Amino acid sequence: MVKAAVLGSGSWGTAYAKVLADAGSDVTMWARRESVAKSIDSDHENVDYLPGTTLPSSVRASTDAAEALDGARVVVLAVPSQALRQNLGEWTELIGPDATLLSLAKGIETGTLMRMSQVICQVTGANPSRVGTLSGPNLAKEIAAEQPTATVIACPDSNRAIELQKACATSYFRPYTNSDVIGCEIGGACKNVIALACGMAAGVGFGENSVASIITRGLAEITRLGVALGASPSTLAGLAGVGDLVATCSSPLSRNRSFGERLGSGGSLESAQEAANGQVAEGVKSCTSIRALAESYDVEMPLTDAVHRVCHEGLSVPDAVQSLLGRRHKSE
Ligand SMILES: NC(=O)c1ccc[n+]([C@@H]2O[C@H](COP(=O)([O-])OP(=O)(O)OC[C@H]3O[C@@H](n4cnc5c(N)ncnc54)[C@H](O)[C@@H]3O)[C@@H](O)[C@H]2O)c1
Ligand SMILES: O=P(O)(O)OC[C@H](O)CO
Repeated sequence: MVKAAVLGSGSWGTAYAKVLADAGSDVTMWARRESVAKSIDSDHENVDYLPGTTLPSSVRASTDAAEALDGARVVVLAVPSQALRQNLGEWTELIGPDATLLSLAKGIETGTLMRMSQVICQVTGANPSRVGTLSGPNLAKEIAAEQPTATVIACPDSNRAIELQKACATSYFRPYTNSDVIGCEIGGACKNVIALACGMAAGVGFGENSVASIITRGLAEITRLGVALGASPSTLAGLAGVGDLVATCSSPLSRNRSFGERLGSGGSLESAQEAANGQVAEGVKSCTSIRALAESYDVEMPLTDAVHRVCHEGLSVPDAVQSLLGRRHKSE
């Protein structure tokens, strides 16, 4: 039985802790707030982030990271991207020297423009072979309801990838291994921005043609960036690319798509943030870092640029649409 620590008790950390426990792993979660840890530990439910899901009684929780990390062979990092560096600084000393670190976050750090695995290696000093990422069409609520899905676990060390795969494989959750960490991380971070764009289109009142066009052209720009950074195009054509992009861009459960929809229907950034109710829509910050990353590699990402300008430069959604459609005509 693998001993796992899940650091972060939001909706995905909680749903993934259930998956690990259902797969037979021994799981302790870390929560920032006492009330959340208590609700998981005593009532087997995360009332704040995943209400209505009964967690296996084997899932324990604490606000003490040392308790969660004690003896953990697998350390799952489930806090939002922009909070990872600061938290990791506090956890590094408590992480076992040979533990495998698995990132669940889908974002690019602002300022440094680093992917999460790079942040993890830099802060903890871990060799990249110990660091993996999990990404795919994985809406937490559907997984908590045990609806079947697949995912990708990417790690440069294939033995560790297989260990991580075994630790979370259940009758409803099917993990595939991969060695392309860059592709999985770029797919996961960038699709949130494209989901914001799809939400904006839906919020304005556009239908499926518009959304399908954004998904498809979104995939083209994600693939351009991924390949420039060294990713394999086949990763972006797989679960961590197309799979996640389609799920996130199409589902009303996606916080990014919903956020975009609020902006598209005329809401302000502040009102959309308020409606998100403390839940993270990673694309809102990552659109800026992804845009800067793309610029530094001379990669064109017009949709990402438009989302950044709507979110952070006051461009209206109708004006963003006009500027996208007014671009020079070219071949596909
Ligand atoms: N929810 C999903 O369906 C889903 C699926 C796949 C991946 N993800 C990714 O997983 C990551 C976590 O998302 P989530 O859905 O669990 O988020 P969430 O908004 O549901 O919860 C965020 C959690 O992080 C904690 N948190 C927020 N700021 C923090 C800080 N500064 N320090 C420590 N903890 C902090 C919150 O208290 C909460 O426990 C994100 O990168 C997201 O993109 C989410
Ligand atoms: O709710 P979102 O928009 O953060 O998306 C959730 C997951 O990343 C889907 O795989």
